[in-house]
Order: sequence, then C-alpha cells, then structure tokens
Amino acid sequence: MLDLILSIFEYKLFWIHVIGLAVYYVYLKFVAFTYWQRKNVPHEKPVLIFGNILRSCLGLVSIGEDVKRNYDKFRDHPVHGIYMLSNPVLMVNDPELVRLVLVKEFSKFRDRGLYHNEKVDPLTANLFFLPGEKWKRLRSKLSPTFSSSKLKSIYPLIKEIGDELIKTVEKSIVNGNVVIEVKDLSSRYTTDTIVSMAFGFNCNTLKDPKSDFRKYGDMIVKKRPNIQLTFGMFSPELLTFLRIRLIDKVVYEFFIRVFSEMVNLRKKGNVKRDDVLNLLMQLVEKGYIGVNDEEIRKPISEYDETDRITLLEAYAQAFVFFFAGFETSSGTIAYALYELALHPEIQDRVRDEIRDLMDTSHGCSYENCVNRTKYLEMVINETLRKHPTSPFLNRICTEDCEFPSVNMNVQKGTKIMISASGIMRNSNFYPDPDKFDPERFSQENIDSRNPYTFLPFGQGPRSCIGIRLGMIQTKIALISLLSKFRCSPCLDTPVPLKYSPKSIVQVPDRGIPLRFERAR
Ligand code: HEM
Repeated sequence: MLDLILSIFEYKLFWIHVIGLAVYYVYLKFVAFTYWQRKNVPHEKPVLIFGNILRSCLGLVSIGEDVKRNYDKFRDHPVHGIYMLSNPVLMVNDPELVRLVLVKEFSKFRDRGLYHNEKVDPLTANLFFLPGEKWKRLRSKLSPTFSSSKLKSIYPLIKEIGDELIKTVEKSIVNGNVVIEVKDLSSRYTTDTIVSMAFGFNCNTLKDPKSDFRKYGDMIVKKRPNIQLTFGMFSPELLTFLRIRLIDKVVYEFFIRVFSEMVNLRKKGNVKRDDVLNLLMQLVEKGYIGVNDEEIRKPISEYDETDRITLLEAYAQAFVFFFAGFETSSGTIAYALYELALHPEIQDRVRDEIRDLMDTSHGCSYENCVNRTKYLEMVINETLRKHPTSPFLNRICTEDCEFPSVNMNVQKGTKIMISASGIMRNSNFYPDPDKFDPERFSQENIDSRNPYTFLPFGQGPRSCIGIRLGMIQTKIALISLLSKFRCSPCLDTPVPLKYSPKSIVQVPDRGIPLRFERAR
C-alpha cells in the first residue's frame, strides 16, 4: 500500500495536476475574486468557484431568483458587483442608469455578450445571440415581420388556435368541471401558434400533447444544468474554445429537417400562407420584406437586393422566434390564469370587459383585441411585473463609458446585468410588491413612475422584437378561455408559487393545476 502511495507521488502527471490546481486556487482567491474589491464596488463575498450563484448552480433555486436575492441586498446602491461563477458582472440597479445603458449610451452597450458559434452551433447565429453589425443588419431586416399590418395578417391564424384552445378545455370537462395543468395547456397553445406562424403549419399539440414540437421545445428550455447555460452567458469564450454546443444536436437536426421540408413545399408552390416563413423566404430570395406596407419607411429602392440572408440564417431566426416566443408567452398566460384564479373579483372584471367586447359589432377582431382590452392589458402587465419570464437582462460594454451619477468609468469588456425581477418587486417602485394589483397599470399610475422600472420586455433598441406578438398571443388565449370558463384554485394549486430551478426562463416548477368550469 505504502509502495502504491509512494509511486503515485512520484508520478509526474500527479504533480502537474496538483501544481495546476494550486495555481488556479491562488488565481481565483487573489485575482478573480478580488476584482470588485479592487474596484471599490460593493458586493457580496463570493464562494470559491461558484461566486455568488452557488444556490442556482446546486439547483436549489432558479438563476433569476439567485440574481434577485443578490439585487435585494444592494438595491439601494446605484450599481454593485456580482460574481457569476468567477466572472465579475456589474449589476445596474438605479433606473436612470438602466436608461443610460439600454437607451442613452446604447451604442456602447448594444451586445449581450452571449455565446454564439455559426460553425459549431449554426442556430445560435440568431437575433438574440448575435453581436454588433451582424445583429444590426438582421434586426433591421426582421423588424417589418412584426409590423402592425403583418401582425394583422397573421391574426386569424392565432385566433384559430384560440378557438382550438376552447374546444380542448370544453372536451375535457366531465361532471361540470375539470382540473387542468395550465402551464402545459398554455405551452401547447403557444407551440401551435408559433409553429403556425414561423413554420407555416399547424402542429396540433393541443390535440396531440406528445407531438415532436412539444418534445423538442421542452428539450430546449428544460433538462439542462444551469451551469452549462451560465457558461454560455458568462463564459462564452470557454464554450467556443471547447467547441461545446448550446443547442443539442438532435434539436438542431429536428428543426433543420422541418424547416427544409416547409421551404421545399413553398418553393414547389404547393402551399401559400401569409406568415413569418413567407417573410423569411422573402429575405432569402430578395433581401427585404416588401410591398404595400405603410410601416416600412425606407423606399424599396434603398434596400440592397444583393444583401440577402442565407437559408441557414433564416432557419436560425425561425428557431429563435420559436424559442423566444413559446415559453415566454406560455409562462405569462399560465401566471395570469393563476393570479386570476386566486383573485376571483379581478377575473370577473376581466370577463365583463371581454363579454362587452364580444357584444360589439366586430367581436374579437384584431382592432378590438389590441386596442379595446384596457383592463385585460393592465392584468397582463401586472402579471409580467410580478412573474417576469425573463428575470434579468444582459449587456456587455464595447467602449469605455462614464456613469456620471456614480463617478465611475465602466471599461470596455465589462459585463452588465439588470435584475428585471428585482426592480419590478422593489417596494420603492411598487409598494406591497407581492400583492397582485392591476391598478398599478392605470394610465395615471404608469405616468407617475420611472418607465425604466418596468422591464419585462427589456427597453430600448435591443428590447424584445416580439412584444406585440407576445401580447396578442397572451390576450387571445385569455380572451378565449375567460369568455367561456371560470378558473379557480384546486387542492394541488401551489400557494405560494415556486419557480423551476432548472430553467433560465422563469417558469413554474411542477406546473399550475387549476379547476375550470363553464362560466355563466
Ligand atoms: C410575453 C411574451 C414575451 C416576453 C415576456 C419576452 C421578453 C423578452 C425579453 C426580456 C427580451 C430581452 C430584451 C432585452 O435584452 O432588452 C426579449 C428579446 C427577444 N424576444 Fe421576446 N418576449 C416575449 C415574446 C416574444 C415573441 C412572441 C417573440 C417572437 C416570435 C420574441 C422574440 C424575441 C427576440 C428575437 C428577442 C431578441 C431581440 C434582439 O436581440 O434584437 N419574444 N424578449
């Protein structure tokens, strides 16, 4: 035995590892984890290797909650430091500094600094992940996809799936009521709507919960360790160096196959549809989305026809619309139903508004849905404030920038984070923040608040491109369900709600079961 131990100690590789680990320890302890101390920026004492996100790395809480916990400690400081693993990240807390980062000095904070690798992981070459000029080019090309006139033309497709949602609940009612897990129901609804818009067909997950889109959708957002995502967000260089994929190969192959099939069908002229796929194909074929759209301010002659996007780029955008659109909207629908079940008086008021709308000549038309559902909109905004599906925003500083109010020079390369969930539950901006109170979003109350305290879609030129689509999807689901059914808590409804520790998008852990019955 002694011989064995001695031979191990003689082994060269062993000593190389010991020395390597010792050097790494010294680097972490005396260099990496003293960054904020050296900068004189307030921060919480980090834990070796994990920094300030030990709990989320261990899978005890979601990463959004861990960041919010850290924000709550320093929320009265305009900025503070956090270590995401060993990466120092500057947390921007003061709403006026949030405005500076997201809007005033946008050109210096345009990028998110996230992992993307066009070669190893082609679907990451999408609007959400890409930096700099590549992002700018795509954003200006894709923006017309979400103009009012384009949304108006795809509205009937979403409405159709709203009708399917009613049928799904109706069919499952036995003896006057049924308990439904609403996060699953809303995910199936948003999967159907996004696939219908982005891929050009109805994948019918409302009818068939085991459809491939539901399976692969789940694989994108769940079943992956937080640490891998954390590396993707805060150490993208490491993933690039190790050539690690962020999007699983099976998911990649599935999306590419479905997309190619749909594009081929369109090319053969067998299917014609006014949807996002059609618009993406215009970008591939002509380089711009065109004709008869009063919202495209630039004359068509100013577009460069040679500046087309490739098919793979188009696939990556359809993928991000799916990924960014289905889990965010489905979470919002589920949280809204949850809060309405717990607050029946608010639910009745929403239903009255919807029924008044249905009695008007145009019923649930696009204009009525978008412009004449004021109280429903207040309810959705309050849901987004209390349960934001994207709990924090990321940016990276690409050019040195002064933060005059704190007398700080933010250096190029500094990673920035804004705890949207922390700010939106800060009692200084939203008194009694755990209370669900849609009145916070009356016009008068909105006007009295700093707009940079409401961040569910981000703010500024890099905010969510799908805001209006997300709102329409959410409204149609709620209009469809609440016009016909009343929902209430059942024995298994979790109070308070717990968020899934596995998902970077803030979704309920183990779902939200609610009781549905026909509304009188
Ligand atoms: C309730 C629904 C939604 C919520 C809460 C939401 C939230 C967000 C947030 C917080 C961001 C980051 C903003 C920032 O960094 O400042 C974002 C970006 C984005 N969202 Fe959404 N989103 C929703 C729906 C959608 C839909 C329906 C789509 C598309 C079909 C979409 C596509 C995107 C894309 C492509 C980006 C990246 C934009 C860019 O970097 O230029 N989102 N979203």
